[in-house]
Amino acid sequence: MRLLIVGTLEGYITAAGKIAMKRGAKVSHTDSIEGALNALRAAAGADLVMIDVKLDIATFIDSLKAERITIPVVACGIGTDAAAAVRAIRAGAKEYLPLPPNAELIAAVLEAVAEESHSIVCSDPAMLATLRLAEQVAPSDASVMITGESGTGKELMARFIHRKSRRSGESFVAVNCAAIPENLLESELFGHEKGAFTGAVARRLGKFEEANNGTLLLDELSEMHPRLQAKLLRAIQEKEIDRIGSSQPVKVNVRLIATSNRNLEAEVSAGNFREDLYFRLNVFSVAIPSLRERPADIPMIAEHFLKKYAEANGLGDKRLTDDAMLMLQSHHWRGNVRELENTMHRAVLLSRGEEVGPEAIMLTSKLLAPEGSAQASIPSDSPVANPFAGPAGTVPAAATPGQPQGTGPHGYGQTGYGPPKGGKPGPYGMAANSSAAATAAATAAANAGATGAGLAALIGRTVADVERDLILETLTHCLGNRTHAANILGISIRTLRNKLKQYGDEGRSVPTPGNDERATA
Ligand SMILES: Nc1ncnc2c1ncn2[C@@H]1O[C@H](COP(=O)(O)OP(=O)(O)OP(=O)(O)O)[C@@H](O)[C@H]1O
Repeated sequence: MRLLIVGTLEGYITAAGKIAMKRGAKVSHTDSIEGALNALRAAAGADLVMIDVKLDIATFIDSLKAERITIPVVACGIGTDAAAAVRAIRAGAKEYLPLPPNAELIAAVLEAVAEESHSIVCSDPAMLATLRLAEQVAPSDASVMITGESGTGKELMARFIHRKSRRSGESFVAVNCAAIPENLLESELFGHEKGAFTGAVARRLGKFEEANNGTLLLDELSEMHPRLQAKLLRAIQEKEIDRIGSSQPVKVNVRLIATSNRNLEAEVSAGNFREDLYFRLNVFSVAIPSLRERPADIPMIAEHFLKKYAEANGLGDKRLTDDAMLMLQSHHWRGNVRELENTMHRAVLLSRGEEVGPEAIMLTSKLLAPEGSAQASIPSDSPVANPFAGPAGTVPAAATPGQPQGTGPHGYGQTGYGPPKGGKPGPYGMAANSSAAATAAATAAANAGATGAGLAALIGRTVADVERDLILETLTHCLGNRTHAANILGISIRTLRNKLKQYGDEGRSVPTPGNDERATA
């Protein structure tokens, strides 16, 4: 959680900042509205703005809207000045916090913002039962293993467990074991001393120390090299870590959550994963059902992303037609929630008016169709036809799928799970109406016919072969930019990196990362 304080807060900046920092927030400060806008423009990053009520909040919020920066704003002023509070709320502030700052109030606001950006939207009994189990497990310090297919919400679930735990006031730190090369992962996890290796110009603390007293998520743990598995096991058993280049162990108190989309038991049997580490981490296991196994979640999640991306793109209210909803419900969601999220993002950008109909629903299978297929019917000025087009086709960075920036003004007070505030399961039965069924069937038939010729050319090739060509071609098309390529392919950046690593290991030539990604690729 990153908090940006704007103004002097009547001299209470230090007190407010300290309270927020104690709750795990990273706090930055600027005196003026222009300073705040500059910081947000420069992607300095913030999840919440706390602004002095004496500043021109209306101008600030108007500027945010004009520049499509979506971030909740909370006003602060001395005492319970009702007139100032009303002015601030009318100007668009989410809340009014009286000064001097009250620790509980600030904590509640921070918690609400954190929940809002990582809330689990669901109504299906299968997912509700999983959440109940996670909530039961959360208060203990036991390690948790979260399993589920790619994009089912494993990281969201880890954050949920942290929020519901006794450590919720402390840091939640996530490390993606698959995205970091093995030689860097050790230093990322355990830190290093100055001079420990070439390039270690200063001491750096690792994620274990960063998460001290809090929760450490080891995402995609199955990808960890056996040598590091041994070091991790020692850290868990001894509750201490050794920074690289140091002979002084450091005590750490960390609750571990691990995720894997591979079958770890099978990895243990195959000798790829240490059995002792598996049992250490798998004290509790939470298995997230795939979207296919919880169809009742589809309408609610679809509406959630529709609202989110309409807001993020400043496009006003949008509403899914029954036909469009039926189409979503009939689709086989291979890419799970992430695929549904990307589909809704595209739908928001493609739809012209308030209604989002079937013509705006570009399912991934359709997007991957070869030339001459239904894909060719996408208007040439549409953002999907050319995702990197100029202003009209620009997908703002703030709204990149999988990397939401800001939290969108949904209002506080949303619970960790269950319907979002004001949300309700949509009235979209499979037998909604015959015209909807006919539209969906016609669309499916059109797609099948249109892609027939292209598909014939693929016969005789293996799925892995075609997949590799598709991935490498898309990456070349995106000038090596992993983020754009993953978005177009409808897969996570992590999955893309794993695939690219595999192709590299097989001796294939893999396009180098785009300029903006070199640091992280
Ligand atoms: N129930 C849900 N409600 C709202 N958003 C969700 C839900 N489940 C998943 N998402 C969204 O889907 C995307 C994927 O979620 P997440 O990263 O938690 O999945 P994952 O299983 O960890 O993915 P991977 O297997 O790639 O690591 C995120 O943008 C997340 O916010």
